[in-house]
Amino acid sequence: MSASDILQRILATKRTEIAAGQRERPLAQVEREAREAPPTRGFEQAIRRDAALGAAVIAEIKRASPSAGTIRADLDVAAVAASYERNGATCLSVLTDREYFGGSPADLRAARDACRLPVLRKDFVVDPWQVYESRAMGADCILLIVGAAPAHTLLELEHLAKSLGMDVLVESHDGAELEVALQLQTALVGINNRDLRTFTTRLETTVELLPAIPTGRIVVTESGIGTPDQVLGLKAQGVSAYLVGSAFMSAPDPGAELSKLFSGVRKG
Ligand SMILES: O=C(O)c1ccccc1NCC(=O)[C@H](O)[C@H](O)COP(=O)(O)O
Repeated sequence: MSASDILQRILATKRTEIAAGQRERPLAQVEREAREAPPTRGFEQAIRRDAALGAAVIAEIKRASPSAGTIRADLDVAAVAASYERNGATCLSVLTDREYFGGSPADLRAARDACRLPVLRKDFVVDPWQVYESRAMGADCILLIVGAAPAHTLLELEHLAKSLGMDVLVESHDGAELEVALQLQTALVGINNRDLRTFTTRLETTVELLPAIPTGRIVVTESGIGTPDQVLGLKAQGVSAYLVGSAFMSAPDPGAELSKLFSGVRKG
């Protein structure tokens, strides 16, 4: 799949999915389901705690991605979630997009039911209906991608997510997007190292943007992290929160891979 227009293609698909979802479950229904969902588990709080101990790890569950194709066809979501928890994950990130990542809301529910970790719904959230839907499926945090929606929409979605008890991870890819990200209240500021035009990852993207992020925000470096040396290098630059997917999901034992990658930067 060509990388040049991937985000626009995904967003076009989302608009169709949202319209279909709204026909099936009108806003009033999904809002009621969101308010009846089990309480959230404190995503940001868990990140703060583990970052202070050396490294907060958001361990991702996904079958495929546009850049990698199929990563793990025979995925046992519950087993991986439980293994991540045993091996010290701080939180989970679960892809719920079906078309491009092979995920589903059922994956999020299965992962959350299999452990006690807070769970990020990793999807392309651009509409209030999806925020209610996220909480209804059990999400503790949603991802808001700066390139996916205008600032005023991101602020509205953040406000709604917070009102439902969820945390927000806001994601940017460059300095201009970071300026928009910092208009949000959330402390969780993701820097995605993957260039969506070329699919290449540069960990320097995180390092270059670090000085522009005010104290009090927590930088989450995302994408392309795959070796203990890379983790040590980012840690030395002051990064304490990491979102890792492919390196874990493509390993024979994802939980063991987490342990291997992060043992050098964790206390105790
Ligand atoms: O990964 C992709 O190909 C991709 C394409 C278009 C939009 C988003 C995409 N990835 C989502 C992510 O941000 C990653 O799943 C996440 O950061 C983990 O990255 P990695 O550890 O490199 O799998």
